[in-house]
Amino acid sequence: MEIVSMSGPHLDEWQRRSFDISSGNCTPEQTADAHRAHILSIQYAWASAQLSQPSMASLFSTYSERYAAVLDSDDPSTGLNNYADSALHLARSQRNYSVKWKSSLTMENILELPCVQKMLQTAPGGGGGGGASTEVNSSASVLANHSAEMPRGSEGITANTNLFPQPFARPQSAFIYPSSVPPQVNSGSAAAAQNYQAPLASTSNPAKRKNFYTNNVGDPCKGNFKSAREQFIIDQQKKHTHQPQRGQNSGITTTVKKSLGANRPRGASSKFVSPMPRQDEEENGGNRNSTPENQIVDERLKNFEPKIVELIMSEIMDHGPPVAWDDIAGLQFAKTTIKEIVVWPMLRPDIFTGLRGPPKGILLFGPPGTGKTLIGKCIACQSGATFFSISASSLTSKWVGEGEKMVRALFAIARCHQPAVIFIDEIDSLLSQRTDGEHDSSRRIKTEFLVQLDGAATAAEDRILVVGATNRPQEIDEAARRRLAKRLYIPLPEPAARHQIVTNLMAQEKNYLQENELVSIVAATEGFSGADMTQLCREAALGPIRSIQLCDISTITAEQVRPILYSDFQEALRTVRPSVSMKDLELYDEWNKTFGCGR
Ligand SMILES: Nc1ncnc2c1ncn2[C@@H]1O[C@H](COP(=O)(O)OP(=O)(O)OP(=O)(O)O)[C@@H](O)[C@H]1O
Ligand SMILES: [Mg+2]
Repeated sequence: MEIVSMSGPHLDEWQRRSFDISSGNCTPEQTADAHRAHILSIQYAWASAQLSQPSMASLFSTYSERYAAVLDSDDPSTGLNNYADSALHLARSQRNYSVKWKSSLTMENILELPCVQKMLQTAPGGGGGGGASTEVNSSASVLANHSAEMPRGSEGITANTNLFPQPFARPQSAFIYPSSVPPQVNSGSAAAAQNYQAPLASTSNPAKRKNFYTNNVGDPCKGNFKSAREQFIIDQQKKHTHQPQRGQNSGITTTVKKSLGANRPRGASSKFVSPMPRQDEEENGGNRNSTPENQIVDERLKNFEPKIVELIMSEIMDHGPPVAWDDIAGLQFAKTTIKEIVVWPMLRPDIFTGLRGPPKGILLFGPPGTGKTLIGKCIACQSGATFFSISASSLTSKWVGEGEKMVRALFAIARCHQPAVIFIDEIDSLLSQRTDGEHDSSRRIKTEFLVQLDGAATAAEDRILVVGATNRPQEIDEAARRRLAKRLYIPLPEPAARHQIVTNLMAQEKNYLQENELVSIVAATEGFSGADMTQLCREAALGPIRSIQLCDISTITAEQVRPILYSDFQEALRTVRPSVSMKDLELYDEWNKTFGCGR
């Protein structure tokens, strides 16, 4: 290299830059800058005739190479990696500000690329299978990324689909499965199915998108996308195909539960179900399941508000746990009488006619906790009649002002569902003595009830029995008392009944009670009601638990709990007292002697 003449400052600068570069402390940017400065210096020296042509050529080539090496190196510690950077810009579909750079890929030659050709050949048009969907998707991405013709400002892969309206007709038809041959994406590959549709679904063409959804989504024959819930329902249906579907006529009567729509099928094609009853449903008493058969067609009910009819039908009818006659201890006379009045006439209405006809009303009266309500439940189970259980308070307080309408509707509905039993617990609150200070509405309810009970609104052949229960018989209006013709005293249980109550309850528990101990318990419980006896047994049953150490209570097994002993009853008898006083008993006896129908 021949340096013709180089001024001192230039030489100093050249040396400083060379020293900096070789020191190893420069960043790639500083190294590139130094090389570029060298190149400029060389050009300057040649232009000012300080360098000969061969020297300039030699130096220029040396420093250009070094400069290019820094620019193109993809090692971040030594190079600027600008080539890779541009390439990554493309790969990421970000803006590329290089106006000069042009891809060799064009619309025409892209389809000729070997990779595209290979992809087209292996595309599921020739039978792909489950994995193909992912491949297609990734291929579509490759194509999108190869669309290097992307104009400046185009923002991402999704916009690319619009760039290929016509040229893409062929690949697209290869990507999309014919509607008659849906891809095998069902078995647990909902995500794959979603991926498969993604290029189309994400098209920015609204018409195309609408078309796509209209033709495919929600149609199991055409559409492949299924939400997780829809897929679950399909799986469940497959699993239970041997079971009759709900609503299918299987020949077996099934109970149809009312629902607010929670169990209805949902999805794009299922109908919206409002939780509010519609106008026509309201007219049917709000019953969605009502069919012409189970609609109330009785002429006698057409004057009643459907709301009240529905309330009586759904709320008042009792569906309690079954109670058998044997579950009621003692009370033989009451049980026999009730069977005579309620059960037999229901079974043989032809015999119980005329003078033998059953009374229209029964009153069960007696101290609290003696089994009056229990008898009502037993009638409900054993009589075979339609059983309406209504508490007087529900008539008087729940529907203030509508009480008498309720009473009328109650009897009208009972008439439509004969034989029927209307059980009114705590009837004293409904039919108490009429006083001057009482509220108008309760007076009207009472009057309506007496009218209905009297039979003025009831035909002689109607088989409707009213059973009232009260522990305050003295408060019942005398007109009502007359109408409740059979007044049965339900007394405190006798020794035999108390024995039976304890035996029945202890039969369900582990116990070591001897017969003589049972007799002692019965003797010690004189004056106890049936409810008191039940309470005594509950208290005694807690004895074994109380004897367990506190630290053992969390670990002890049910088998390790000791049996109930006589001592537990002795302990329980210290705390459980009879709930009926002797004075009250005298009043009941007195009233029974005066108005009761017992012997
Ligand atoms: N004769 C009986 N046989 C068996 N259990 C009885 C008997 N009498 C009462 N019991 C028990 O006492 C509980 C309360 O009885 P029930 O509710 O029938 O009393 P009631 O006469 O209706 O009292 P109230 O007048 O206070 O309403 C019953 O659930 C039952 O466990
Ligand atoms: Mg009761």
